[in-house]
Amino acid sequence: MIHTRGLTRVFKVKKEKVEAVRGIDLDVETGQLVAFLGPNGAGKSTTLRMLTTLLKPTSGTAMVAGRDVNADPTGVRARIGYVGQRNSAGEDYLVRDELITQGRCYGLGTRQATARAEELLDLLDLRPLAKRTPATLSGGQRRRLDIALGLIHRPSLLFLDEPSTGLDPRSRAEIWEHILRLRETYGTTLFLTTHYLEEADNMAERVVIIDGGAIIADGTAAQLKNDLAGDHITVTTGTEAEAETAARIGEGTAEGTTVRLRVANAAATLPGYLRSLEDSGIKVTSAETARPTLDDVFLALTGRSITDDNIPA
Ligand SMILES: Nc1ncnc2c1ncn2[C@@H]1O[C@H](COP(=O)(O)OP(=O)(O)OP(=O)(O)O)[C@@H](O)[C@H]1O
Repeated sequence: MIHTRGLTRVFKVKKEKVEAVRGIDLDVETGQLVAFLGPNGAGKSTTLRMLTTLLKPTSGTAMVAGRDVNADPTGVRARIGYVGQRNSAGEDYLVRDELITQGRCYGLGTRQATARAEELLDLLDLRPLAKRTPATLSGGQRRRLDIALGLIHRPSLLFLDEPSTGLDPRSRAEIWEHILRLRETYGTTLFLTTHYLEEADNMAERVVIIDGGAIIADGTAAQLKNDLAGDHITVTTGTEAEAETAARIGEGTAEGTTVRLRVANAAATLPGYLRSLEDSGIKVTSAETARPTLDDVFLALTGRSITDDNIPA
């Protein structure tokens, strides 16, 4: 569904070159749900804009929904949907009319556009709002309308740029419910960017991490966490001196009386580690294990937290 080779975009700012995307090779198969993650300025939007034909690549190739973004951008656009960060509905039409009008813009006949609008009103739970104008909708309702608009021409591939950003937790959960329902109903391939690592972790079957314009990790969240981050053990000791010895024994780090270790399997490692500490006369006051997060993956790869310079909480 998406196949890129050496996809590159360089911006010229005055006399300087900004290499926003550096030779990306990416293959996304039909029906996949891919989360595209990276810190601010990593190159997510630039990649998305090239894949959706909004921006020309400097070099490299991209086949999207079976069409070449360079040779046939119109063909790509007819086959994909794009839900950007800004609202795509005007303010004046009623929700149902906006759907029908945009369907007509894609070349659907009135009857087809109306039938499709009715279908999407149900799929995105917009029916109770059909006679309202977009200006009167809440953030979450508006985002649902944007997704419906992105689907009006039955694209087989939908790009979503930060679909849940700026929404309260309940609306975020609702948007995800709809995204998953959409996939179940139509088998749509979904490629989305998000700042919310836990959403990518829980919802996407594949996570692609970009940093400095290059893909640095690609796999299921579980694979990435197992292969790159490992589990954590945190132990608290009675004194700082004990913590330092405990850190040495476990090849971890000590901070005050807290000792942190990174291990492949915390549940299996912890009992033996605690025994070694006891044998060395170290008093442990608490011990806990934790599974890694996608941020731990990013940290392991780059030495930085993905959220260091990111916005939302
Ligand atoms: N039109 C432009 N002119 C010059 N530089 C640009 C332009 N668009 C993007 N860049 C630069 O390219 C790099 C990648 O930007 P991009 O917007 O793709 O990142 P991003 O991962 O989407 O970040 P964010 O999460 O903040 O949206 C950044 O260094 C950015 O400053």
